[in-house]
Amino acid sequence: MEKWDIYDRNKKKTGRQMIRNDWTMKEGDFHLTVLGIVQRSDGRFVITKRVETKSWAPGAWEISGGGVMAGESSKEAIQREIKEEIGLDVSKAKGGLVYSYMRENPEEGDNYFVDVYKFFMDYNEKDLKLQESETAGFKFVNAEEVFDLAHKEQFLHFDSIKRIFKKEPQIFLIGFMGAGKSSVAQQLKNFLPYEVLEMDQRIVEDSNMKIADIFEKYGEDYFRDLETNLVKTIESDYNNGKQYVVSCGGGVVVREDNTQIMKRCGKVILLTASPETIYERVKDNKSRPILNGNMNVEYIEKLMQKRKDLYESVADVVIPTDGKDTKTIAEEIVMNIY
Ligand SMILES: Nc1ncnc2c1ncn2[C@@H]1O[C@H](COP(=O)(O)OP(=O)(O)O)[C@@H](O)[C@H]1O
Ligand SMILES: O=C(O)C1=C[C@@H](OP(=O)(O)O)[C@@H](O)[C@H](O)C1
Ligand SMILES: [Mg+2]
Repeated sequence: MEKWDIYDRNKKKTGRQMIRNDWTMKEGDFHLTVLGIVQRSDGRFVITKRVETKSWAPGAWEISGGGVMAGESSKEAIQREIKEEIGLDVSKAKGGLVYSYMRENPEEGDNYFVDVYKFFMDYNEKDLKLQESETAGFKFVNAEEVFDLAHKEQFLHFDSIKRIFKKEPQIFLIGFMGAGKSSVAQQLKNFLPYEVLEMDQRIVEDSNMKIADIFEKYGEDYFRDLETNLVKTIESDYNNGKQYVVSCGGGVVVREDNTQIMKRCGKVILLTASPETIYERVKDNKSRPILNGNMNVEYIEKLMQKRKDLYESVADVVIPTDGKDTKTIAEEIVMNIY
């Protein structure tokens, strides 16, 4: 008999278990369910149709998912469900948890959390293996087609999961030098199907000069012009269908031209850290000309104060990074972009 772990209101395991689908749950007890889609690079993903013999919602369209078994993690459960229901192996796919929601239905004795996943992987019809006893069919759809089905009330859980059908926005990581923009952008590669565009690196490649040399030879204004040109290129690439995770230079916000473009073509994520943390992260690095001769907590704090309002006014999401590793920060970003 399949068992499920019972969780408390804070999503912590109580140590107790229940029998699957036993809808006599007590107030404050929850079980955990997972749902997920596997999106291809053309924006399409597979949905399946429930067989007509199901007692609940026969013939409705749905995405893969089900109950997390006792002892299993949420991630293991969604990988298993997707494998069982549509035959895809997402263990190496990009993507992951997008968000989680909670429902309490005391009159039905059924309280639960749902972890909602989005994976990115290319596949086609011949990669699918459907569970014949459960599914009456499948189709590849895009977000718009799901909205149509939902409108006709033929799609399950739509209101709770519609966030994952949204297109991923262009992402701009901003923040002070050493906030972790470059490192977190590399982590985000595991979660999102986009290329990372490292502004500093791109400027170095295009001009064939190191950042410090550009500052020394041509001055800061010239460097800022190069940044503005690049931000414009990023916008036109975006309008031509190319999406990036952009790791910005720390000073990109000082030009209003830049911030206006960023706001109009993407989601701006501000990474913050205390001056002490920043100092610890950058003190041995000589590649940041702005800090040459100013490598101390006081200077960092002063410049940070000066830029604070600029950073905050352009940010859609603010993520403090002190004491967090880059993977945790990347996961937090993913949960905030849809
Ligand atoms: N969350 C973090 N925890 C610990 N060290 C970090 C973190 N984020 C970045 N670092 C380290 O701090 C330094 C600066 O990070 P980087 O990603 O280059 O920042 P930025 O691009 O914002 O200037 C690097 O040595 C990096 O490994
Ligand atoms: O804050 C700034 O003015 C700068 C930050 C740097 O990028 P990082 O924030 O990646 O260090 C780099 O663009 C340049 O040295 C100027
Ligand atoms: Mg950087």
